[in-house]
Amino acid sequence: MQAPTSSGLIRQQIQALRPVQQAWLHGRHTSVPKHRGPRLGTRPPHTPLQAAAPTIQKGSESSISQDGASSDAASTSDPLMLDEMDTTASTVYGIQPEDWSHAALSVVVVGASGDLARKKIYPSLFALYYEGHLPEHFHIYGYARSKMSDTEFREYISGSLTCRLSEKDKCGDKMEMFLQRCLYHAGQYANKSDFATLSERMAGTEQDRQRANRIFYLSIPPSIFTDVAACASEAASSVSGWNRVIVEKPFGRDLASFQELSSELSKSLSEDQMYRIDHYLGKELIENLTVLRFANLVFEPLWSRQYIRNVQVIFSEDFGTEGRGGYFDQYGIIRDVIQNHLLQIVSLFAMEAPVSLDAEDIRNEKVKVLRSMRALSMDDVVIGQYRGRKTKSTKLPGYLDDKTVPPDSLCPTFASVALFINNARWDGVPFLLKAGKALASRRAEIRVQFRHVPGNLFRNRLGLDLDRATNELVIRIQPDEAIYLKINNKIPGLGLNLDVTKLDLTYRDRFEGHLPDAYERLILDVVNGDKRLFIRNDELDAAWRLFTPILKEIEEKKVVPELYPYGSRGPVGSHYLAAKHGVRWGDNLSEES
Ligand SMILES: NC(=O)C1=CN([C@@H]2O[C@H](COP(=O)(O)OP(=O)(O)OC[C@H]3O[C@@H](n4cnc5c(N)ncnc54)[C@H](OP(=O)(O)O)[C@@H]3O)[C@@H](O)[C@H]2O)C=CC1
Ligand SMILES: O=C1O[C@H](COP(=O)(O)O)[C@@H](O)[C@H](O)[C@H]1O
Repeated sequence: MQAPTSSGLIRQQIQALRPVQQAWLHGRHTSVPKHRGPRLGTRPPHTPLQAAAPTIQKGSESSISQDGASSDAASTSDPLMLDEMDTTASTVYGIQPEDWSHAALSVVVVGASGDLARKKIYPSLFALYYEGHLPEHFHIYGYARSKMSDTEFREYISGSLTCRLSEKDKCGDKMEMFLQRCLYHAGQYANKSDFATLSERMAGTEQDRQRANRIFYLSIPPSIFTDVAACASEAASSVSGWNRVIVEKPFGRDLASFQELSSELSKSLSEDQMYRIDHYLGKELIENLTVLRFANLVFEPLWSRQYIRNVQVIFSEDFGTEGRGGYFDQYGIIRDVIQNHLLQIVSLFAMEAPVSLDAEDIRNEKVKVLRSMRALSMDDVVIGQYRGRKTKSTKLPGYLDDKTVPPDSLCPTFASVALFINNARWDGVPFLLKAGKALASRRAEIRVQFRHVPGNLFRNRLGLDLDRATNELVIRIQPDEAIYLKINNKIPGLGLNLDVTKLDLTYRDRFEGHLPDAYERLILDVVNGDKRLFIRNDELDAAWRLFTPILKEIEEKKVVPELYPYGSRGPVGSHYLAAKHGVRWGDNLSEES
């Protein structure tokens, strides 16, 4: 037999590789990481709620059907491109579908009469039900102190449900079917026997299933988290399936209160069962951050101090604390938004590539970023508070005009913070975070400003404002989700004139269909046991260690916030803070930014 030539060998090797490449290209690869977690088993006495099952399922329509609806996905949902993509995500994240044919799911909304439940939880559960993402044997139990019958509860919920896409099929019928699965149980938050009767009622709707899986959503003030966790664990936990508990923020007010809360909760719940929610992690563009970085060759090599001048994470709302002043005044904007939502974004943005997409691997990398942050001092922070303003047509109230706020409150409704990550990748790069209420616009975005082009051939054509001519990547989280890259481009035509323009991926132009609400995504993740987008205890520990000293200093020294008018761009001090680090806020560069 003739010896193969070296080029022939290479050809053979390339041919052998082709099926593998094809499989990757067409998403047929199967070597996906397995979700880790304890196995199902019966709950031994004196242990926390039963451990979470190692099963994750996302949009596996073949095993999920709804009352009166076909289990065939094609007949239950419109062929929306975004929904289809969501379904395939289960393969990417290495998810083993749970067999729901013999299992029931009960979701207990504790604090069922509250604002969050009504605004977010019921609409999200309905959307998941509508789209066919919930198991066939599924019920919602509202639990709170308020007295309500099942019928009154259904009326209460129905006021908050909408058919997001009016042309969708049979929304009214589906809503009715959904409401029939909603039941209400009145009880006290620290009363085990009330939880025991709730459990008996749940057993009634779960009865013919081999496994009863239960989710407890703690949509209540944090002061009663531990009572509820203890009662649910001891008196209402399922012994034939898993029990998972969603804990809402705030997770404490500072390091000490967080540690106390955490230690109290751990007496009733294992880490595995706890799903600490930060709804910003459920937003489409935040989930996409890891994809953008690690699935594109063009970004990751630039993702460091070598090319990035600064990173800005900006949150602004064009309304004040109206209605939530009582809560807000206890916390302030740093605890309400920066210490959690914005810091979580920074940790995802700045982390090293995780070993896999497994939740623990991702969170291991995030926590390293948080623990590498330089300690904050008052020089790194500017705080503000909005004041009232009269316009031609109306009078916009100041923070202190809110009747639920103490008249002399120094609570910051605005803050900007300069963070530094002391590691090899980010040394010296300012991460500027800004959050405020009652500002000029509602937006949340990440802005990545790149360095100047060294020895730029076109510097004479760029005008005096060289900063304006540096590349900027903008990830607009909301509203109008988009990713765009500002580049310098020749203005078409004769001559050589440059201008800044955008490579623009605006979602509404590029993708069909609707984007799921963050709560929808996160509740579904809990059903599926997927913890990637939930916060681990050590992340919170690191976050509180970072912010507690300055929060204390602000309160103890009674630092007076700089006033800014309702509807403005915030206090001037915020610009000085940025300027000190050689930065201009990207959202202020121009209206078209
Ligand atoms: N609302 C929102 O937009 C957001 C809320 N969150 C968090 O979600 C959780 C729930 O928020 P939200 O729905 O606004 O809260 P609410 O103040 O509306 O409280 C929820 C329910 O808890 C019960 N409750 C209220 N105060 C007390 C109290 N002092 N002692 C015992 N029970 C009480 C009430 O039910 P009843 O009297 O019937 O028992 C109430 O309906 C909180 O932890 C909050 O921080 C997080 C992000 C956004
Ligand atoms: O957690 C919170 O978030 C909201 C903003 O959430 P969004 O999804 O509407 O952007 C904020 O208004 C609230 O103060 C805070 O507690």
